[in-house]
Amino acid sequence: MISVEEARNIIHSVAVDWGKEEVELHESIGRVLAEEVGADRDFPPFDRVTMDGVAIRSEDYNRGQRRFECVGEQYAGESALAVQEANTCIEIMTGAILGEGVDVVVRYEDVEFVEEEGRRFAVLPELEIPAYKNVHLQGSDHQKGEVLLKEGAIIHAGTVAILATVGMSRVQVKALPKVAVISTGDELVDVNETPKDFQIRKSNVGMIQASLKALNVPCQAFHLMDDKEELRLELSKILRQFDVVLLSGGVSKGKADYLPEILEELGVVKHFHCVAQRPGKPFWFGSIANETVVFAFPGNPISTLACYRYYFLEWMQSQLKESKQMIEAELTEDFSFKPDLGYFLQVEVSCVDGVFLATPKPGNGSGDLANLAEISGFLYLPAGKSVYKKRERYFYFSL
Ligand SMILES: Nc1nc2c(c(=O)[nH]1)N[C@H]1C(S)=C(S)[C@@H](COP(=O)(O)OP(=O)(O)OC[C@H]3O[C@@H](n4cnc5c(N)ncnc54)[C@H](O)[C@@H]3O)O[C@H]1N2
Ligand code: MOO
Ligand SMILES: [Mg+2]
Repeated sequence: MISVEEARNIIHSVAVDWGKEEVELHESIGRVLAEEVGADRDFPPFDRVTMDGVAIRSEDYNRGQRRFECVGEQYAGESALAVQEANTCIEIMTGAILGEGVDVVVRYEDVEFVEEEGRRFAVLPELEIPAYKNVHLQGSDHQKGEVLLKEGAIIHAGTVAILATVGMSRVQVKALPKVAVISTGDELVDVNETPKDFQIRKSNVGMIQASLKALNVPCQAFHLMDDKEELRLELSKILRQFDVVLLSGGVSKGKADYLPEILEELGVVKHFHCVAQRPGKPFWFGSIANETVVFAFPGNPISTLACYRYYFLEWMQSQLKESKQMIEAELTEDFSFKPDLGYFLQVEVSCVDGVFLATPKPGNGSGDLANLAEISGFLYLPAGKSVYKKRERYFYFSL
């Protein structure tokens, strides 16, 4: 049986390209930019005033002038006022273009005003007034044409501000895979049905769908019975329509666990079946060329979730962008696990003094789904030891 690390490497060696698509700017958050974005103008595009106050010529001030006649007002959004006369000033607001002729702004807090014969004067104290004080000079951040965002950047709220500033109401992003999420099993009924004594409601598909929805990944849910004919017929259609097929259940040793056999029959090449891990040992993975990728997760809810999070999500994200930094968390207590298997420990993680602390919440096996209420994610404990000590750090995968 292969190790967790081998399984991960095999999965990550399957490279796919889902292409690009254009989306509305306000819907681009979380997506991966598929084009380089340059400055359409200088940044800032004009000499931008950064403090409300009065704009003067530093030349006048440095000659000893302290009293300036106010000859105008300049608000943000107005074209530049020209200041022609020496020893005059304009009142100017943050965000306005600096008037022509003036070169520094003195904050209102440092100015006294006097009125004489209907004329208004700004009286300034002794100050250090370097040229362009309180002015954000045109092009001082970036010049027109410079690259602001590289292809492959993840679009976050700040990136959206940059894209908006350069006038991009639509953005090219990496396309996401079309995903089919399929539960299998005769014992499963819909969420809004009342199960008989020997039935349960399906939870795996909703769990995965919700997670994919949060990531904007388009997905469609299906349910298939443990019936070879139905599986053959429906899966052959689904495999042609989707980029990724996520299955849960039907991959272990039971007499109704038909998936491994049927998937191979339908031309899905098996890359592995069973991984030295808990939970999720019977995990099956395969693909049709580099086009349709199939993750068949063991049906127990914690197994499905751990495999979905650790294998599928990590793989999907690595197809879209350069590898991201993995997060480590520190065990808050010793944890012992005897079998020589990789272990996805359910944990609740909190951040204390900048350190992620992981408290084990192992629950009662991979079918104890109510334990999910206690956890924030999985801590991956690699095989090869039986006691994982307090303060040791391991990779953490949040839900
Ligand atoms: N003889 C052996 N039996 C089992 C082994 C083994 O190695 N030898 N492995 C066990 C392990 S570990 C797991 S995990 C399960 C995996 O089983 P399957 O993938 O075949 O899944 P099922 O048999 O269909 O279901 C298992 C369990 O999970 C529940 N389930 C399934 N789908 C859903 C769903 N969508 N929502 C909620 N719950 C679901 C199902 O009712 C079963 O209780 O096999 C062990 N057996
Ligand atoms: O290892 Mo199985 O995944 O449920 O317990
Ligand atoms: Mg089974």
